[in-house]
Amino acid sequence: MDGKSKPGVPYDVMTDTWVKKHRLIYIGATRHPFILSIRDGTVDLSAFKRWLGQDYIFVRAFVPFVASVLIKAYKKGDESSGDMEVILSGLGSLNDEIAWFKQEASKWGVDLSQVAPEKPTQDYCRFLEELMRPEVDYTVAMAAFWAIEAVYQESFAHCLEEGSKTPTELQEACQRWGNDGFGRYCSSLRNIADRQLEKVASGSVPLVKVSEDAVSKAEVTFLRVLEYEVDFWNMSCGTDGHSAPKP
Ligand SMILES: Cc1ncc(CNC=O)c(N)n1
Repeated sequence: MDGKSKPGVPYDVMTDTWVKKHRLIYIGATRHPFILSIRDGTVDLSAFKRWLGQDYIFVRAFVPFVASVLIKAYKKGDESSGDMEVILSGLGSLNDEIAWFKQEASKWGVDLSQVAPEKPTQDYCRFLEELMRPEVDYTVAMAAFWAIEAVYQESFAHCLEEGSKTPTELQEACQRWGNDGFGRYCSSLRNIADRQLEKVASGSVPLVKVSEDAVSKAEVTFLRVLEYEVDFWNMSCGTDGHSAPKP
């Protein structure tokens, strides 16, 4: 993107550009066979339970990541942006989410204390740890944060759309990430990420210096999130090659 636009013609923000440019992998992450199987009601419940246990491990690692983004927002020192409030609300919902996972696990007879992280979970959690480092730019961390939340929001909202046959007992899980409030929260994260990215793309004099380097790093990070999400869904389906061999 060159940052220029014709008068009256709306131009894409950076995250739109990325989603269009990397459309195939984006669809791969947000319309994965696992999600489609929930949506058409053919989901294998053992796959759902595996997802539940692994996602609980992921979410626990996601909390300190979000806390690290909060620290970066604070250090940026721009109180009027409202970024901290948005991120803090995210931490608040993660608190509810962890309680929900525990409750859901007991409902399905999954003993969370016995769940060991599988390779895709370990790799994704390690990626989060890398992003927590203080040297990682706020712009890069925000892009990752938005992408991680957006994949779940788009995936689970798809399971609640008109015509979907999501089993009743899975609708609550889909509501967690597919509800409108979560959609608005994802838009806020996206706006923060785009505003950060715009500081370079528009060529405006940046108040907070964001290097060109941070913009390309952010795009690479966005892509890596999509890859980790696809691996995570594959693992849940048992299509990652580590599951029991097919008869
Ligand atoms: C693997 C993965 N990606 C994104 C989310 C959504 N964020 C927090 O809940 C999640 N729970 N798990």
